[in-house]
Amino acid sequence: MDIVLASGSPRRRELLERAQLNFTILSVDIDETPLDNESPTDYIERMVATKADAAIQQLSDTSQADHDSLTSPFIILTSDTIGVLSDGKTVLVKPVDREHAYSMWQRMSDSVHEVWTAVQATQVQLLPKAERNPSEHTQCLQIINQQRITERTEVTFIPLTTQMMSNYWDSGEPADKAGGYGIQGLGAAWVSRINGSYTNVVGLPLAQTLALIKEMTEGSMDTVNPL
Ligand SMILES: Cc1cn([C@H]2C[C@H](O)[C@@H](COP(=O)(O)OP(=O)(O)OP(=O)(O)O)O2)c(=O)[nH]c1=O
Repeated sequence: MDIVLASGSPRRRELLERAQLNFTILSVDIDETPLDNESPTDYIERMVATKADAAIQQLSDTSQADHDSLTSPFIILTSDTIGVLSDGKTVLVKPVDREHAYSMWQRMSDSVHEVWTAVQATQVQLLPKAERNPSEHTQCLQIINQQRITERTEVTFIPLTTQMMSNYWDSGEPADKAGGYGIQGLGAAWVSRINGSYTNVVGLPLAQTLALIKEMTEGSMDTVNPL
């Protein structure tokens, strides 16, 4: 079954490539600003659902030829990664600037936070051409199944100094990452231990995502995890 990874994250693409899956990429751009007092669960579930809706809208708006390049039904994968402080309420997203990064890192220093990644698989099918209403773009695609998982990993940071924070921000690595760090990059130096999935921290819990796809495709993905 065809898979569309609706994500602009190079990490997610690289992780899915490791599973030797064939998939296409679709970049979706949504407003990821948390709502006032929005819980981590509500935020992350809203993000993956909104990204899926945006992907369906984009696929519906494209030309007929784009539809024909995908075999119906197909799966749209969306994902979102956040940090959550030990209060269980504070959501850590991508830093808007240096000061925002510092404010997150000061609360993550010498303590444990969690990284949550939600993955939503939305199975859609193309409506028969006779039933499509081009003016109602979302009616080109019909959702036939939707499943979501949220994986959590505990991450322990070492004590951070202002100099460490300044050097890390200047590296440029923090800017596009939840919590302002990349465990797969320079940020690894700040992590003393993790408890849970490593790929989940990077941005896609790979084993769990492959199991989700396999469950949705009813075993037709027997080779999905060749290892
Ligand atoms: C904690 C952590 C996050 N990240 C990244 C994964 C995600 O790409 C990013 C969190 O932002 P997201 O909004 O989840 O993802 P994105 O904006 O990069 O891509 P898209 O919304 O199009 O799917 O942080 C790392 O690369 N390493 C890490 O250690």
